[in-house]
Amino acid sequence: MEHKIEPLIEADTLLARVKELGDEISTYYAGSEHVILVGLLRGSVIFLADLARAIEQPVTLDFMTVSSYGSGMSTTKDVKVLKDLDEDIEGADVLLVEDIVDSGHTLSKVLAMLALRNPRSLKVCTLLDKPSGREVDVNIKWAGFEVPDTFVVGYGIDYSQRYRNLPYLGKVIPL
Ligand SMILES: O=P(O)(O)OC[C@H]1O[C@H](OP(=O)(O)OP(=O)(O)O)[C@H](O)[C@@H]1O
Ligand code: HPA
Repeated sequence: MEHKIEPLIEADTLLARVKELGDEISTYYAGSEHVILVGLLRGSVIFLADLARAIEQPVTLDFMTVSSYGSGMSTTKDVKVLKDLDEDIEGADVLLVEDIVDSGHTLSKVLAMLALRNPRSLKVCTLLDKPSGREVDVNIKWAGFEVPDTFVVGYGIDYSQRYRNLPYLGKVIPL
């Protein structure tokens, strides 16, 4: 599809908000023995890399690959696990780090799956929340920004695997 990208959130604004989230998360988990940041590949990688460095206490990192969007702009609702976590999360404080919560299908499936493994706690931090897209309810503890009903890209987030390395957040405008 022919399209162009228009800026939505500047790089500096993203980084300042990530720093704030890091401070809040550090306070919340003060005293925890084991915090695991679980990133959903591939979209969360850039956000997680910045967020992890904004958190004060030691954390471990683990990753999972699930996919629902294929190469298009609409969810299939069929969330497949393509790569599971490497570590056992039993007894740990798990923070699931997402780039965007749109329909909520990805997150709700992943949360249900991880809850069965008996973590001590299981919370969600997403950079972006798109409430207009929501089809299933999900409990989000920290959200960086609310975004409007538009397809967004950049800072890890793709359209057909493109634009992940934009340092800012943009929106896809069909031409
Ligand atoms: O709330 P939802 O409607 O389920 O959408 C959110 C999910 O969609 C995207 O993943 P995608 O399947 O495109 O994989 P990616 O992380 O590799 O970009 C995004 O990274 C979220 O994980
Ligand atoms: O707005 C979006 N952009 C990119 N990927 C997505 N996955 C769900 N919503 C989006």
